[in-house]
Amino acid sequence: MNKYKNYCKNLFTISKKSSIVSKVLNLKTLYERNDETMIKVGIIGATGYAGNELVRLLLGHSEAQIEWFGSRSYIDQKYADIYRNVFQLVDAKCMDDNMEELADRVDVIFTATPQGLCASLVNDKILSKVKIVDLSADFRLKNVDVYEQWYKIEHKSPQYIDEAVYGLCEINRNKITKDTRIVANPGCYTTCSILTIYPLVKEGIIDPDSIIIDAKSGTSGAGRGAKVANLFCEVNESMKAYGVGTHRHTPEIEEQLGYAAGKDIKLIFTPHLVPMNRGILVTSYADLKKDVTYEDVKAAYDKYYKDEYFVRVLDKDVCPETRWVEGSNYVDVNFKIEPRTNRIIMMGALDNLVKGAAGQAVQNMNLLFGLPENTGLKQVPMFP
Ligand SMILES: NC(=O)C1=CN([C@@H]2O[C@H](COP(=O)(O)OP(=O)(O)OC[C@H]3O[C@@H](n4cnc5c(N)ncnc54)[C@H](OP(=O)(O)O)[C@@H]3O)[C@@H](O)[C@H]2O)C=CC1
Ligand SMILES: CC(=O)N[C@@H](CCC(=O)OP(=O)(O)O)C(=O)O
Repeated sequence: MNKYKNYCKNLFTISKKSSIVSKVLNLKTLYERNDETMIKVGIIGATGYAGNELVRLLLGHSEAQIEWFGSRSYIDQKYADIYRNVFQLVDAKCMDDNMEELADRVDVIFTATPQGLCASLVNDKILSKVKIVDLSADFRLKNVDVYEQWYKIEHKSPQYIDEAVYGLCEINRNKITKDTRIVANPGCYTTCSILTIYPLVKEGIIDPDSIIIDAKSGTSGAGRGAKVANLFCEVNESMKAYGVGTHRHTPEIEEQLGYAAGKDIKLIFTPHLVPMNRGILVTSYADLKKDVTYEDVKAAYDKYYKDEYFVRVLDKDVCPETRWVEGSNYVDVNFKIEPRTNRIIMMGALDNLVKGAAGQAVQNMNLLFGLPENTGLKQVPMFP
């Protein structure tokens, strides 16, 4: 971490010349902090896309330092040789994904690994020492049968499902406390879909059983692992639906919107792969249950999101676009009433690797450790 500290020190020197930079990055605090007071972080799966995004965000976090860059395939290789975006910022080598050893060395473990891995590693001893923020789906669904049916794998730790908190901070923040041991970080499509639709279900404005979600994702959503379907020529200049009628995010969205509706619901969710690196765009449709005006619906969104730092309800008739949230933890949402069909169109956009994965995971870590929720997450979206 010495290079990282030098990096911070250099940034601090630069920042003295600019009070604005200093204020935004809070570098003075960063430089002066004693290591013992920092949150020590381990990342299992640091070499994946979500893992690398965690590294990027945590390097700019004033209260956390990464102790463990976990990997399966790159053990003993320098992390910065794999991801050169952190060249000269990270000196560390990748380490074996050993959760038992890691639990003795850190305060929080992020598991940015394939479905099933976190559930296969976690145990009572580990949970007595460390908090887990799992970016996979292992602890998102409360019914283990539903998990096994949609994921087609056996759940190895069903005993922890009940206590895991679904970490959609804007809705569940009161449940994410210093006593929480496992946070199930929501998925990218699900975060965008739920936040886009939630206020209108909660307020009884739409019929929740009529919801149809049409979602698009950039290819980083599929991870870094080599797959023919994700090769440049397979993805570029083309778009396709996939997982039609069978996508594993369907029950996750149904469960969470079902809590908002106060009953079980069924909906249609169709994801699409589009030729861009990052971004989720959700366009969803539902039947209106009552006569509403623009102002009524806007008031419903404002009721839930007016004070939310990361949810931006756009101005009338402005449609969310992935480019305006890229690299940030923001979710942009908006809606349009369609009086001819008595339906409403609800739209949302986020960056799948930030609010859809690593950013939300850091937001959850902030809540677990009693920090302001936006600590380390104030990045302005980048454009172009
Ligand atoms: N990509 C995205 O937009 C989002 C991803 N997620 C979730 O985050 C998790 C990671 O996704 P993503 O980063 O895209 O995936 P990647 O395929 O890019 O990365 C997977 C990571 O897991 C490690 N890994 C794979 N298999 C094993 C294993 N058997 N044991 C230990 N480590 C293993 C890999 O290590 P190595 O490379 O060293 O082999 C790699 O670091 C998934 O659960 C995904 O569903 C959630 C929201 C959005
Ligand atoms: C484009 C693409 O393949 N996206 C992935 C979803 C992203 C992801 O990793 O899933 P979670 O958000 O549940 O963790 C998929 O469809 O399975």
